[in-house]
Amino acid sequence: MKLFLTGYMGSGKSLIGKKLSEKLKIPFQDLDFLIEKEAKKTISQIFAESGEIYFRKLEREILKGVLNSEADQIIALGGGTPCYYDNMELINAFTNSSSFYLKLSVENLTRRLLKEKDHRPMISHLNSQKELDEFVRKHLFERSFYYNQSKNVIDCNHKSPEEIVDLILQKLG
Ligand SMILES: Nc1ncnc2c1ncn2[C@@H]1O[C@H](COP(=O)(O)OP(=O)(O)OP(=O)(O)O)[C@@H](O)[C@H]1O
Ligand SMILES: O=C(O)C1=C[C@@H](O)[C@@H](O)[C@H](O)C1
Ligand SMILES: [Mg+2]
Repeated sequence: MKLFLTGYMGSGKSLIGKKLSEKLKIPFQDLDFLIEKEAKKTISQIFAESGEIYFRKLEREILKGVLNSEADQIIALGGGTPCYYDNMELINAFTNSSSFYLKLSVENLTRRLLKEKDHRPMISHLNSQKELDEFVRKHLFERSFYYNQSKNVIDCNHKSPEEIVDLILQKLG
């Protein structure tokens, strides 16, 4: 059994994944953490030293490694993972699995991201709320096509982490 969490940067994949893991007693993996462990560098360092194309290739290799393991896992994907190569097809083709898109409005995402954008290289150069808002609006529009291929969509607006975990548990039945 593998449960994949998808969604934009700041949507709560890492936080919700950890909480869901505690509830279900299924080990948690964060793809971003696995990438950093493999590269022995932070994601910001990988982007700065090797560029985004290299990062996306590495991200795909680490995803394939996760998909090749038989272990039960809850996996927080990177914000961009579903949007490159045929990653989302690979994710959805995995048997005995489900995927959850943690959906948030642009307004709620930017409010969160403004406070913690520095370790997120895709947005670290955006300095004002207005710049961030413009970027996220367009980027989320482009990416929604991929996120919406998740098997479940969870509306995370104005919900506590506990409420979101409960919604996921309800979907799992
Ligand atoms: N439901 C929620 N209510 C309030 N704050 C939340 C909620 N979910 C997540 N957060 C907070 O929002 C921030 C972003 O969450 P998190 O790091 O889990 O996002 P992410 O989807 O893993 O982002 P990334 O794709 O960049 O890794 C964190 O500070 C987290 O504590
Ligand atoms: O949305 C994205 O493209 C990213 C999200 C993060 O999870 C990291 O995977 C990285 O910062 C890129
Ligand atoms: Mg995360």
